[in-house]
Amino acid sequence: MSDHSVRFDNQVVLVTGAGAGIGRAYSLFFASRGASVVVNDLSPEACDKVVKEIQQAGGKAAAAVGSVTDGEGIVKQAVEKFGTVHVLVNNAGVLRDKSFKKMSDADFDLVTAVHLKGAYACTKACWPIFRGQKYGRIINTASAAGLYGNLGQANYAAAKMGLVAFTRTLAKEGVKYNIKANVVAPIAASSMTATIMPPEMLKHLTPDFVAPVVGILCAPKGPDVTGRLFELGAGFVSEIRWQRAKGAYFKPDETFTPSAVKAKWNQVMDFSQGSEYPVGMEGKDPFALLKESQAVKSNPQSESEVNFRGKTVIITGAGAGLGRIYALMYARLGANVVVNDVSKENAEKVVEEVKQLGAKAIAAPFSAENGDAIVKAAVEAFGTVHVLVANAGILRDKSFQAMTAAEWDAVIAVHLRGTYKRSNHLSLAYPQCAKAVWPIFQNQKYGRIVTTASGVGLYGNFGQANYSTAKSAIIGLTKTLAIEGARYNIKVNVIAPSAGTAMTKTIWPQEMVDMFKPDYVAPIVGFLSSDDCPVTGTIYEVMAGWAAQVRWERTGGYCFPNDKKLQPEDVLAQWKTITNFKDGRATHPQTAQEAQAQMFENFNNVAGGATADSSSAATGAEDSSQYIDPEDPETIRKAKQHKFEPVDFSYDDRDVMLYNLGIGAKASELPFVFEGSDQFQALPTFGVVPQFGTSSSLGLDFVPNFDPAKLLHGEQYLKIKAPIPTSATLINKVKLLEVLDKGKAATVTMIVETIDKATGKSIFENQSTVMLRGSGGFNGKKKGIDRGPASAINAPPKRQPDAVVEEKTTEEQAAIYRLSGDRNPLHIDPEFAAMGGFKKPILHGLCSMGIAGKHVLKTFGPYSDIKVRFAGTVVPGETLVTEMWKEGNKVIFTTKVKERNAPALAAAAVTLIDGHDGKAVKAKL
Ligand SMILES: CCCCCCC[C@@H](O)CC(=O)SCCNC(=O)CCNC(=O)[C@H](O)C(C)(C)COP(=O)(O)OP(=O)(O)OC[C@H]1O[C@@H](n2cnc3c(N)ncnc32)[C@H](O)[C@@H]1OP(=O)(O)O
Repeated sequence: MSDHSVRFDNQVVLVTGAGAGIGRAYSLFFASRGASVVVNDLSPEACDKVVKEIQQAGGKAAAAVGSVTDGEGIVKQAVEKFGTVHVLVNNAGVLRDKSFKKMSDADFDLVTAVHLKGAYACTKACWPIFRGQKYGRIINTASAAGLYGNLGQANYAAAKMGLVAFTRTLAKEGVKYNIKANVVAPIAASSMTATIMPPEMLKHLTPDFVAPVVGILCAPKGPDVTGRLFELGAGFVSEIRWQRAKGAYFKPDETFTPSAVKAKWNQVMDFSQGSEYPVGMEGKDPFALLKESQAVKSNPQSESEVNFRGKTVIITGAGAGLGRIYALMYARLGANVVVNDVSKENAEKVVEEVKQLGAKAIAAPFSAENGDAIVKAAVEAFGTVHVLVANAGILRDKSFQAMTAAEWDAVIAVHLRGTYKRSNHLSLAYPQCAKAVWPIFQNQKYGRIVTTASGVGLYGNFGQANYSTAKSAIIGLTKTLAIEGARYNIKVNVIAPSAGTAMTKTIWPQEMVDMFKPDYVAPIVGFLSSDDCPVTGTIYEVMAGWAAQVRWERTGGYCFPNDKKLQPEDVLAQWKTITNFKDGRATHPQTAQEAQAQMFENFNNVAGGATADSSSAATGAEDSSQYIDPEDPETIRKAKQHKFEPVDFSYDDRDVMLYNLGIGAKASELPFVFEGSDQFQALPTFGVVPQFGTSSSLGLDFVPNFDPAKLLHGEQYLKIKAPIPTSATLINKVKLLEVLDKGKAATVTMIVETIDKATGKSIFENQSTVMLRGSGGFNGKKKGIDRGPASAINAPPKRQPDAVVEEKTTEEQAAIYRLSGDRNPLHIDPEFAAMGGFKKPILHGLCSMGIAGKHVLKTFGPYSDIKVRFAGTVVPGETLVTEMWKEGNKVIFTTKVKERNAPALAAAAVTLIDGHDGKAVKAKL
């Protein structure tokens, strides 16, 4: 489309976290469509860069430097610059990935502070302006990690899911004032992926596929949608919503037990008997539900009784309401019950009731914040814990306009962090009790957790911005815990209950409080926390004797070409398809991998006949990073078996010459630098080039504390199986070989087989090991397998070397070498190198290997394989000295840096090809 009907003239758009990546893309997009853009970032330099970029392109922009948690400060700057704000894009985010076991309070708090409190604070500051001018558009940013949970991202998943219900509440409260709020869950290339994925892969995931969609959601002439959620990336755009099963009804009497739930569980789960798509709390009439369940004739019990004999159960907030009824239910079923409540009196009262039922119980009268104390009391009394029911909660309902920061914090803190006391307003969210039982559950390889969300957390609700956000966040947290707990037989599920309690008393009439007894919820919790529980990471709405599973439903979406710049007008034109749930193409993704598969498939959706280069590699790469848990031999085993899609790599004589120059070929060495030479050839180590994008595309963020700046190439093995063509199209097949825990560092090894597409013949095999500094200590396997020559120690003999070659690298060595495909900023960008702990950018390991390999070639002739360990870093400009020892058909060598007498390559050797020697090579040059 050529007419640009989507315009933002005279509008002010505030984008948070806009100094780079997706935020920058939003800013450029809005500016290109006439908006005055306020670029927020923590870094003044990053802000200025984007502002200048916009201004140089003729657009209007200004910086608003500051943390998003100071929303007022940022919005004040925006208003000072441009008078008002019309559109707020809450985009700022941070990551602190850790397994739940190792996650610190600080990791959790920081992530929830930036995402939740940040979005809250900026929205809160814009809200009166939007209301005043009767116009406002808000975009919040969720993520697949939040919608489906993700390994190592309990904090991020909670925060991201929290924003879904936050948006829905804002949408409801904004209707009267023409304020629309929507939420997107995008996947796009970021500065982090840039360091481990080759650029040709990143282009498939450019944020330019996200910005136009956000654009039309905010456009004055955009579709009339609010409170909606969109999942998108790589040109695939879809809408996603909650789908609720018809569910099962249980007669609300004393026969409504966990055993009755077991007998009818299939009905609770079943979507084939019809389903609903609620968008608000008004969707279900509780009185009608109760009527239906009362009409049920009887509750058949399962053949084997669900019981808790010998089990210890902690219930938080059990001094009254739902928690108390849970306590009594567990008591009847034989459990030892730990009654937590802030009120000592209430806790002790319930303990007495439990004891009267013949069960053992103790009171744990602490704030739910004090998870350690609660769990300690449980262990002291009963030896261990098997079940945690996280139930404590409070309400502080207020319209968003009137809500104070303290009210926001208090509700989020109690539900997520489990605390009444936290004074630091940034310390928002942390599930203390789950955290405290987690190591026990892992050690005993058994645990059940039932967390408590709410319909409000699913659908949002007027006057409950804080509560809905907290409850929604619990869903993201639960799903992540379910994923992390899977291999320890820890099952974690979440219920969204409604019942008459002291809490609902503040908002329900007494008649309702009396009718909707907590007893009509408890048996579901009982079944979900039992040995018999067949599910994990699932969600149920429960009330009045009715229970129904809730899951995601996603439209078939629209696939825009992956090789064409997406325009908002294109998105508008396909809006009906994007949002069509009824065309028979809707899916029900349950994991981030499933959800993202459709986006990665879209890499191949090309309009302009472009080659499928590396497209499918990305599919594999992302895929793998999602499901490998380095602490878990099982996920590593599965990942090793995972078949990644093969990736094409085409090159010609220009690439060969550029590579040869990158490893120091001289202008006088015509066979290496002149395609017209009748001896024109690639230096043998060129064999690492075609596969590089493939092996380095394997996402590494599954490794704990992964930091791209701390990645170093550790070892490389290359087998050359056939003469190297000077131009060809090759196919690379990658596999993960090994993840090792080296104490401080982790190592990851992958193998790539490279095949000539024309002949089908295997040409190269590469085995690459990367060292991830600071990522070790995760209790993983320490020693690697014997990979033959690929892992040989190759210690040099004691005698003097048989030959020595010295070569000074140039200051530009890395700058040239990187053009052969490894654009890791570590080798060119001083700032990035500094993050990795280096004074200057360092030389590529493969460049040093190429130079040393050239020394061996020139001295002893061609070889069929080469293996090196990168033993120390090299700075461009330093002199490399290669010492060589011929041992039979092997040449063992080491390479050191002359100026510092420091090792560069060790444990290195080649296998010479029979009948050749270096003389022939020398004669050619
Ligand atoms: C193509 C595929 C994708 C590749 C992507 C690559 C992207 C590139 O852009 C990145 C680069 O090119 S980085 C530049 C090249 N590499 C380097 O400069 C690394 C130099 N080496 C070092 O600094 C240290 O040896 C260092 C830091 C690596 C290790 O030093 P220490 O921590 O002192 O190690 P040490 O205590 O001696 O040993 C601990 C355990 O680790 C093993 N180990 C040591 N060096 C290794 C290495 N280089 N590779 C693999 N394993 C290594 C040791 O054997 C030891 O294990 P164990 O405890 O089992 O004995």
